[in-house]
Amino acid sequence: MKIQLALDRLPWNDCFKIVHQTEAYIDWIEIGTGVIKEYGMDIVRQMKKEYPDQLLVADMKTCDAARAETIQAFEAGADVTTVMAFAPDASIQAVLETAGEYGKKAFVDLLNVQDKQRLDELDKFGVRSASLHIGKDMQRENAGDNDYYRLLQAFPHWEVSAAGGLQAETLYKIKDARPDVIIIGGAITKSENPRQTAEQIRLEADRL
Ligand SMILES: O=C(CO)[C@H](O)[C@H](O)COP(=O)(O)O
Repeated sequence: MKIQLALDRLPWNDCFKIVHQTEAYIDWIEIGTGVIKEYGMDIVRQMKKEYPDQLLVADMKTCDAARAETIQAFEAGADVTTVMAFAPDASIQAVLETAGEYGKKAFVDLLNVQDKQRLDELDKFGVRSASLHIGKDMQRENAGDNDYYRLLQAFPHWEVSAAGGLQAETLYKIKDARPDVIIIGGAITKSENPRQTAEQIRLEADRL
């Protein structure tokens, strides 16, 4: 199981400092949406420059102007971009097509989408990578039960990532999601000791 470190709501220097502290325990680096809104593609470019061998995710959360945004992310050095499952079909298809042209990958973010019909449509469009995502605002309502994590069991050919307030102690909850990737943000980035927390999460993830 891979660990994707999500860099959200952090100043520029802290993003690089935390990656430096935790790189031994993480597999993928994500530049979070808020950080992209603050610093644009410059931080994606700089992260790729400093960590050329690490897979880099730009969490673009695209829902319109999809081809342009996807090209922006890939040209800046991202290996993976994200598109929202609730986006218009044309946007999802544009992201997938553009990713195909670049030989790169797009994850569909399932934030607030649990409808089997939509998942079937995404499958028909050729979606093969998706994120089960309990958003920051939803986390306050304690969202995310086993049914949510079982949502993708009908799509065993999809690569799955899981995100949303995950911590070392709560990783067991996502077992049913059979995730290939766990996305961890605040648990590491807000920790007093990001390196130690990343190591703990690595140990727990390897036990799942
Ligand atoms: O996509 C995101 C927010 O929209 C986050 O990257 C994801 O939820 C992981 O962060 P955290 O572990 O802090 O919830």
